[in-house]
Amino acid sequence: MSDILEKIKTYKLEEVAARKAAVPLSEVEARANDAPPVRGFAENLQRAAREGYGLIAEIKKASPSKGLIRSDFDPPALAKAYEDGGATCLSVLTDGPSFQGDDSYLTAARSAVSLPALRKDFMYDIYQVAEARALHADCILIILASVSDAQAQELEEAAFAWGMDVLLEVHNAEELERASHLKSPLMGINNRNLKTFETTLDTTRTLSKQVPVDRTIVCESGLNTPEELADMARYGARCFLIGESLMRQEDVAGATRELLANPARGVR
Ligand SMILES: O=C(O)c1ccccc1NCC(=O)[C@H](O)[C@H](O)COP(=O)(O)O
Repeated sequence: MSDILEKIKTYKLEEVAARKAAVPLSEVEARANDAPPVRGFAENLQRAAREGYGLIAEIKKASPSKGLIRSDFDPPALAKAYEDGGATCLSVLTDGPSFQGDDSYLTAARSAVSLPALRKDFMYDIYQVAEARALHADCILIILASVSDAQAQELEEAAFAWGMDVLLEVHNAEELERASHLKSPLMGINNRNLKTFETTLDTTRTLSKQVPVDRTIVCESGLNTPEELADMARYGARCFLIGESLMRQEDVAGATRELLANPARGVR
């Protein structure tokens, strides 16, 4: 596991233990049962990718690699801008220490739009999965680099039991092989090397060839231009998770619209 994932895992397990002590699982489950119905995250992405591109647009204030990305940070307004620009789904960082995220950003952003939303956080415990639904999430992230196979299966089953979708995230061939034993159709290939923080689209170029044909590739991180999206489409990726390059725009809706304007034809 990379240093950053080790560091995040250490504080996240402490955070989860503190949350469990403060709010019992039964109470989180009661809140999750009262949450509005799930919006189909995977279904929306797959539909959008048939016509053009599926875009998971990320609400991301800061990151370990870049520090503060956007100071003028209003999650509901950003969610609306993404929706106006044609995004398919939202991703909202809820991790505080590394991303300056907050649970409330997820609920507020999702309630401002009709898009499904991913709780973007580092998941280790089914308590966090119930929490995600209680915060109105429609999808959770499982990072194969930071969990065992048994943990990944447990988290995936818990998400499905709540009616949520799961975005599996891999960085290399070994993680991709492990992820292909799970059930989720959404296979995220993260272009960011978590040891160096460098991004290279070569990661998607290489790993896309090994993704089973019944899975939907989601190309994640380091994407900036329509040309890059068209390049990735040639490798079978028609769904994208994009944060920083859109968060740095003054006109977020316009930039999102421009990125999605002329989708290339794909190979899958
Ligand atoms: O963004 C980081 O610096 C980072 C560092 C350590 C772990 C995860 C990290 N990012 C999470 C993500 O997956 C990205 O936020 C997401 O793919 C969007 O990437 P980008 O478009 O490059 O902001």
